[in-house]
Amino acid sequence: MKVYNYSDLNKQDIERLVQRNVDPANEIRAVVEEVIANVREYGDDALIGYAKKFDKVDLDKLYLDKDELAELATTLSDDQKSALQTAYNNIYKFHQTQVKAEDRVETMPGVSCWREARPIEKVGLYIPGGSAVLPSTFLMLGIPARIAGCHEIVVCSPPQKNGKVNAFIAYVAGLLGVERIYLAGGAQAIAAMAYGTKSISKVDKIFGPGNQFVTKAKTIIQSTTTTAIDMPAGPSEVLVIADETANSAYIAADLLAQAEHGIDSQSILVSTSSKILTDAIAEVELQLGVLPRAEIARQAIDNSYAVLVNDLNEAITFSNTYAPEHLILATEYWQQITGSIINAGSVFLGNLTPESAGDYASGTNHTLPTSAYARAYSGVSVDSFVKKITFQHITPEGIQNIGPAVEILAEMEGLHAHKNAVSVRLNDNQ
Ligand SMILES: NC(=O)c1ccc[n+]([C@@H]2O[C@H](COP(=O)([O-])OP(=O)(O)OC[C@H]3O[C@@H](n4cnc5c(N)ncnc54)[C@H](O)[C@@H]3O)[C@@H](O)[C@H]2O)c1
Ligand SMILES: N[C@H](CO)Cc1c[nH]c[nH+]1
Ligand SMILES: [Zn+2]
Repeated sequence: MKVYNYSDLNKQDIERLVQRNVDPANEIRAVVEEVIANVREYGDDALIGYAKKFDKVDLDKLYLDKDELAELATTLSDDQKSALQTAYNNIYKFHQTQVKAEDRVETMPGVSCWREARPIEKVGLYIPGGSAVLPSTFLMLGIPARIAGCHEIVVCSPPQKNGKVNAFIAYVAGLLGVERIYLAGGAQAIAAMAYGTKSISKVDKIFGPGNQFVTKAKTIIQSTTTTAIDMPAGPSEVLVIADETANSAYIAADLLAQAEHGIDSQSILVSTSSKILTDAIAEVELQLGVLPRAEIARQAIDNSYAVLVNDLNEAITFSNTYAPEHLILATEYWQQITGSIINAGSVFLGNLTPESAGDYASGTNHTLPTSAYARAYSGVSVDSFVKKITFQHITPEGIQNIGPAVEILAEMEGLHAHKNAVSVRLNDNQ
């Protein structure tokens, strides 16, 4: 892992360091555009072709129904069911708190305004299944969709080698009351949910993380169709801020936890202590030796780096520029710095809060903005699955109060029909 000294870095160096997942020659875009065009033209046939090409599976049918899912789910042990249930309960509990009616406000006597939430009717959930199958992502997307009350939930996940989804995904479908899973992965699944095919309904909004093909497809369909997306949620990232109170073995474990997601994951260490930094890098090498996914993690670690800073303020400044998906504050002094965090998807406080807890079961959502999008986007929540509609009501007293100002404002803009819509009411309600 390469080490930089923050004091030696100029603005351009930092800009270069925080850049990730760029597609300079538009290679990913070219592949994804072709996939999208084929799904638009050939629908289900294209999905079956891509399952063969990318997932190496011959599909005779594009989905698994309720009975097939229930049958697959019978193989789980009691411990596995109980762990999924714990995750379900905690995620549900945390997301349920996000449902709150908003206050009605009387902006002037007789003029009332308020907002009400309505579920997005048709949503599409993408559950990754390439390098690892992620039932936890199904919980993270399905629970807020259910709490919001979305009417139709379309679920796509890449087919596994046996032409099915794995048993854990099937079990989560039962927990969420999802009766069908479409066997489609990658950009083709995103295109199918954005345009619709014979089997798969077009949805209003697509949710879920994925690799660079999935993320690129989401950003393309967002600007070319009427289907919205949650956010660009691509390859996983973690940035660990550590001082002399941190534990180097814990830091290494956290860096590797994200590195094992994929070769394009990033695990960044920013430390005020050169001892902790050196020890943590040595620990990464030790722990890598016993990881089953060591090959993947090794490549991700080689694409990552560490930065030695002078103090925690410099560490936070770098982190805010990087805008990590996950930020771990590996310091006993975390309470002194949380207020300075401006850009991050989700934050893990102190030495005993591993990111894995949030990835699976603390209750917060793990579908989070990557690639610096945490500067502007939030992670998935119940809010992501609703629209907030504004309402206003004006009484006879209210029209007298607000009318004259609106008439003048309409005149200022030269929009006389606007002014008249108020004037006719003022005249009738003197
Ligand atoms: N940001 C988040 O919130 C978050 C959460 C969980 C996972 N993740 C990330 O999700 C990603 C999951 O990636 P994954 O690959 O394991 O699964 P995936 O389901 O995203 O992608 C698998 C699909 O990619 C397509 N594909 C593979 N190679 C291709 C190629 N050469 N050309 C075109 N399409 C191709 C295939 O159709 C395959 O079905 C990881 O990078 C992980 O870090 C992010
Ligand atoms: N770290 C991922 C989000 O970037 C979420 C996840 C799922 N399973 C394990 N981890
Ligand atoms: Zn993870």
